[in-house]
Amino acid sequence: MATETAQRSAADRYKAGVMQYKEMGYWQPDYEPSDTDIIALFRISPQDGVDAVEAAAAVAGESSTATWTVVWTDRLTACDKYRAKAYKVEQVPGNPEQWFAYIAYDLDLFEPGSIANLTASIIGNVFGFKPLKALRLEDMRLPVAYVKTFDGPATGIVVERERLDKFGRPLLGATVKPKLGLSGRNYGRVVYEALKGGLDFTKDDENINSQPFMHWRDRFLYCMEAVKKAEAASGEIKGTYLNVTAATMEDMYERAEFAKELGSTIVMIDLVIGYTAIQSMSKWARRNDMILHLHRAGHSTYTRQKSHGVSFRVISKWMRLAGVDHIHAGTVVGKLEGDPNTTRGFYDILREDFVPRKLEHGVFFDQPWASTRKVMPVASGGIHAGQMHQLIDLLGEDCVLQFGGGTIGHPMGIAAGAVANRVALEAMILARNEGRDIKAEGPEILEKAGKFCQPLAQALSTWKDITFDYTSTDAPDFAPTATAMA
Ligand SMILES: O=C(COP(=O)(O)O)[C@H](O)[C@H](O)COP(=O)(O)O
Ligand SMILES: [Mg+2]
Repeated sequence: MATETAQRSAADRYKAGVMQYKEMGYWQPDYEPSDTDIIALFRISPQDGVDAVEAAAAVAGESSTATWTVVWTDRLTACDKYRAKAYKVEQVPGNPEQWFAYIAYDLDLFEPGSIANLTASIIGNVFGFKPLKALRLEDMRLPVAYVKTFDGPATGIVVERERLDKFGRPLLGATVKPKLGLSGRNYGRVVYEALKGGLDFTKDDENINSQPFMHWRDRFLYCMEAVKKAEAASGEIKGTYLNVTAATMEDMYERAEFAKELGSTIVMIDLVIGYTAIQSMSKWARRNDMILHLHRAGHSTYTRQKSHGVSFRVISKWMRLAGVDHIHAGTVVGKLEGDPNTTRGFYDILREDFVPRKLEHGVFFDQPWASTRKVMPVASGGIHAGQMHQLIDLLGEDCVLQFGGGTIGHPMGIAAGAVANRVALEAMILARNEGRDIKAEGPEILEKAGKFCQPLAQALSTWKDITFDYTSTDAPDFAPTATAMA
C-alpha cells in the first residue's frame, strides 16, 4: 500500500485551496516521538475508498492545528511544532477495515493539569469526521512532564487503608437496593444492617441524588447515624459513599460539606458530572481529607464498542490524573461487560506506579505514573459470595468488592448477606495466605466455611448457578508488526 506522500514545500503548501492532510505535514513516518510528547493511539475505520494514512493524518490534523483548507495564519505560529504528527499506521490484525494510527502531540498544545483541555483536542471534533466510519481512542501515552501537572488522587490506596485501618484484604461494600424509592429512614436501616453484618462500606447508587421520595439531607442524616452506630457495634471504621452528584457545583459543594460535617470519611460522584466537576471535587477532597469515590455512570455509552468511542483504559488514565480515589473498573465475572485481560489492563493502570506495554491486556504504551497516588478499583455489578475465589484471583487485594443484590438479596436478610460476604472473604484470604491454590480449590474452601456459617451456606445455595457468561465486546487485539506502515 502506498503510504508516502511527501509533505509539500513551504512555498507550495500555502497555495490557496484544499490539499490532503498528509501533504500538509500531518503524516510524518520518520518522526520519532520525544519523551515529552503525548501520544494517542486511535483505531480508525476509514470510509470505503479512503486511504488509511490520509485518515490518520486527518485525525492528527483535526485534533491539533488543522482545518479543511490551508490557512495563512499557520505562518504566524511555530506550526511545525504545533502540528500533531501521525507517525505510524498498522492494520488491526484480522480486520482489513480497521487501522491503528499512532499520533504524537507536542506538550505545548495542552494546558497543564486540565482534562477538559486535553479532551477538547483529542476527542473534540474528530469523532464526527465524515471520511471515517468510526473512530476509537484505544490508549494514550502520558509523559511524566504532563502527569506531573496534575495532583492526582487526594488520598490513594495507601492512605485510604491507613485511615480505615484495614490491610491485607479487599474492602467489602454494597450498593443499597432498590436503587430508587426508599425513604431516608428505611435507607439508613439498610446501611446499618449491611455495615453491622461485616461490610466496610455501603454506597448510594448512581442515580440516588435528591428525589422527592428522599431528599439528600434525610439520606445523609440517616446514613451517618447508621455508620456511627455500626462503628460502635463493630469496633471497626465504616463508611458510606454519600453521592453528592447534583445539578451545579454549588449544590455539590454544599452536599459534600454537610457529609463532612456529619463525620463521613468518603463522598461519591458520578462520571456524568463531567471532567471539570470531577477535578473540582478532587481538589475539594484534598482540602478536606475525604476519600472520593467515582461511579463510572454513563461510560458504556462510549467505551463498550470496539470500533467507536473511547476505551475505558483511557478513561482510567484520565481519572487517575483528575484525582479520584475509587473508580468502578469491572468485575469480569459479574453482570456487566468485562473481558478478563482488558479488565486486568484497567486495574494495572489504576494501581501500578509503572505500567509496561502489554498488548495482551490491551496496554499499548509504557506508562510511568511518577508517584501519582494509586486509585482503588471497585468491582461491582452482579457479584456474589460464591465468586469470592475468582474475584480475588482476578483482581487481587487492593480493590473494593461490592455486592448490592449479593448482600441485600440474601434470603436471611441484609446483615446475613453481609456476614456471608465477610466470612467468604476472610476464609479465602486465609487460604491464600496459607499458600493454597484458591482458583482451583475455591468452591471447596467456601463450602467448608459454610459449614460453620449458615448465612454463607445460604448465599452459596441461593446464587450457586448464577453466572453471566456472554461474549465480551471489548477483548484486546494483538498488534502486528509485519503490516506496520512505518
Ligand atoms: O448498582 C450497581 C451494582 O449493583 P449489584 O451489585 O446489585 O449488581 C452498580 O451501579 C454497577 O456495579 C455499576 O457498574 P460498573 O461497576 O461496571 O461501573
Ligand atoms: Mg448502580
